[in-house]
This record gives sequence, C-alpha cells and structure tokens, in this order.
Amino acid sequence: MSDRDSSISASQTEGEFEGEMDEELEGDTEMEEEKSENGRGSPAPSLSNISSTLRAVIRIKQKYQAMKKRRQEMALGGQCPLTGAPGRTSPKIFTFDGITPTAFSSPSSSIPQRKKRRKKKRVLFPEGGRRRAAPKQDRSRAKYCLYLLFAIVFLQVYNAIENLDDHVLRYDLEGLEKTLRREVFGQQGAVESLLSHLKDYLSTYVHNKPLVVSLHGPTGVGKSHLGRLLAGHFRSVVGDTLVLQYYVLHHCPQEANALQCASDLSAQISEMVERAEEEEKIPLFIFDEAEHMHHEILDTLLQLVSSNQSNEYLNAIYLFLSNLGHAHITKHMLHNSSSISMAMTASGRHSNLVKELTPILRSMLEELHPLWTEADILPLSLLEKGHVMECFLDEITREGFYPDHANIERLAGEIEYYPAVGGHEYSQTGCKQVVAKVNLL
Ligand SMILES: Nc1ncnc2c1ncn2[C@@H]1O[C@H](COP(=O)(O)OP(=O)(O)OP(=O)(O)O)[C@@H](O)[C@H]1O
Repeated sequence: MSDRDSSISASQTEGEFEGEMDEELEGDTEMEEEKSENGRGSPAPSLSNISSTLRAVIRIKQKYQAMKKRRQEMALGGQCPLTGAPGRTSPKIFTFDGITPTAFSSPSSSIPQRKKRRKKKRVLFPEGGRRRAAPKQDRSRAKYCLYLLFAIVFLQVYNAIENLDDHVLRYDLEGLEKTLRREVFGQQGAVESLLSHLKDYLSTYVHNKPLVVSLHGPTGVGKSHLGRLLAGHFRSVVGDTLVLQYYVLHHCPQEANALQCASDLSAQISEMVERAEEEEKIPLFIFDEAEHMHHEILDTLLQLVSSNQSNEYLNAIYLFLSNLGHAHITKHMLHNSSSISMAMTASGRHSNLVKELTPILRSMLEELHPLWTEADILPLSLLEKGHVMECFLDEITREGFYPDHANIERLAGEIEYYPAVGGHEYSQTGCKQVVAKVNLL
C-alpha cells in the first residue's frame, strides 16, 4: 500500500482515504467469503478457488487504481469526472473561497436560530407561602449628586443676585432717582442715562476701571444743579469724607499753581480711594466747571481714571460737568426741533440726542484732552419755557412766596428765548436767572 500513501491529494487526509478503501475492500472480501461459503463441502482449496481469489485481488487493484485517478482529478479540477466509477458522493472539500459577506447577512436563512425566550417581568411567588417583598430598586447615587449640584448652583446664583441688590440698596439709587425726577426739570433722558450708568457700576464692588461720566450742556440747564444733588445724596449714603466737589476756579484759581494743585488733588483722591477701599464703599469725585481745568490737572486725572495696569484706583466714580460743546448741542436742538414729535418720550428724545451728538462731541473733546477718551459723554438738552416756569414755581415755593400762576408766567416771560421752532421755545439761559429774579420779588 505504499503507492496509496504517495498519491493522496493534499486536500484529503490520509485517514479518510484509508477508511474509504477499507470499506471498498471489505465489500469485496465479503463477496468472496460468500462465494467460498456457497462452495462449502470442498475441504481443500481447489485451483478454481485460487484463481477466483486472484481475480478478486486484480479487481480490487483495478478499483483502487480507478479511485486513485478520481482523487487526482478532483484535486486538479474540483469536479467529479464522469469516469464510469461507482456513483458515490465524494466528501466535499471546504474552502473559504466561495464564502461571500451575504452569506453572513442573513444568518436566519442558513443557520437555524434558537428561539429567544422572553423573560417574564412579573415574578410569581408561591401561593399561601410568606410573601416576599419585591426586591428594592437600586437608587443611583449619581442622581442625588446631580440634585445637590443643581441646588448649589441655584443658591450661588440666588446669592449673587442678592449681593447685587445689596450693593445697589446701599447707595439707595431708588431714592436718588426720586430726588432727581422731582428736582431736575426737562432732563429726564439724561437723568435716566446717568442713573443707569450708576446702577450698572454700583451693582458690584469689583471693577476693572472707574466710572467716568461727562455731562455737557449750555448755560443754566442744570449741570451744577445735578452735581449738587448727586453730591448731597452720596454724602448721605457713603459719608462726607468720600465725596469731593472740586471747583477749579475756587480750588485752583491761579494757573501758575496748576502743577501743585494737580499734585494736591492726586494725593487727596488717593487718600479718599484708599479709605473707601477700607470701608468697601465707592467714593464720588465731581469736577464742576471742567472747561476751566488746567492741563496739569487734566493730565493727573487721566492717570487716575485710565484703565491701564498701573492704575490701582479702580473703584471710584468721576463726574465731569462742563459747557464744552454747548454750541453743538444748541445748534443741533434748534435745527432738529421741527422733526421732534411731541408724542415722543423724554428718554426717546434724549437717546436721539445722544446718538447724534455723541460722536461730534467726542471728537471735539478728545482733541482738547485725552481724558475724555475714558469718559461716557452725556449731553443735556436746552430747557423749554415750560421747564423755566417749573424752575420759578420751585424757587418761589422755596422762598415762601405764594405760587401765583400769573406771576410765574410773567416772570418766565422776562427770560430770553430762541425763536420758536416746531412749537418748541428754548430758553437762552435755561433757569440760570430764576434765583436772581425771585430774589427781587
Ligand atoms: N434742569 C433744571 N431743573 C431744575 N432747576 C434748574 C435746572 N437747570 C437749572 N436750574 C436752576 O438754575 C440754577 C442754575 O443752574 P445750574 O447752575 O445748574 O446751571 P449750569 O448748567 O451749571 O450752568 P453753567 O454752565 O452756567 O454753570 C440752579 O441753581 C437751579 O436752581
């Protein structure tokens, strides 16, 4: 059988081939045995017996040759040749060549699937027996942590809002608003704008620059009046020592002393800011008649109000009052009054004024001194005859006179006005002469 070993193809194992051969040979031997049994009775092997054995051997060999040939052909072509050999189905050779991905795509078609058993959700407990409590669901700790986090964030936000309110409450901006609305006539827009600057600034204690506001307007429209009211209010809420009203014509009348004045002013401001820091308050510095301020003083103030790194005094409010740019404001109001609708609110009219005038005023002021680059500019408008009458009524009442309407109208008629435009009659001197006229009564 050494031939057989050498001829078996690589695609079939030796064992398989031998098994097949054994089957074939067994079949043949059985046939031969049957034949020999049929011829039982002849005690010694006859010549015919020997020849039949020889024939069987030859037949077996032929069969073996045929099978060997068939195996070789299968190994070469992979097809079952039509050799006339017994039509037995030969074992299939497995390779991965014919397998395509689609073969795996529908496993249900080729591989019989196990039926998935659905688990019953309801747990059945034995009847009559002691009922077991249903197992408790595990509660996630992460959920509790999340709730805790939400609560902490909510408290933080609430606390921050409360703190903002506390700051604003400390400065009683509502009280200030009431005072300004009651005492200042014809400047509602500017007052609202100023209050909103103050509210924004005072709602927190940490700042990266001081608040700098510059009020501009023609004579007698209430700049100094506003400054006085603000100073009075801040004295009552932060104390006398944290409010400075600086009138350059009074504090530094001689230009020759400007450098010394600037140095003194700087020292005074530093001291006040430091004291305010200790008390966790914000001081107020009001500079009236700013149009008369010497350059040396403006230079010193620029260093104090600028938002650069070297400036340590960030928690302070600077208010500049001046008539700088008054000609622009007057011109703008007289030219645009015809287009100003009576139905327009005061703040609407003022926001128009701010929008149109601020760029003009800013370029003019920045040419004068860079201090104004740091400031928010608020123009005050001209006062109308009705506002002048309010000024008279206020002053007459203050002086203890009877507020006679005819008398007030007569007094208001003595003031000079610009020619009326669009139904608006603007005073040339605002309420400047009111006090003097009432004093003559
Ligand atoms: N808008 C106003 N509301 C109430 N009173 C005013 C108003 N404007 C002026 N007055 C009264 O007129 C007086 C003079 O006004 P104020 O000194 O504020 O004018 P001003 O704008 O500072 O002018 P100037 O630039 O000439 O100093 C004030 O004392 C005040 O009584």
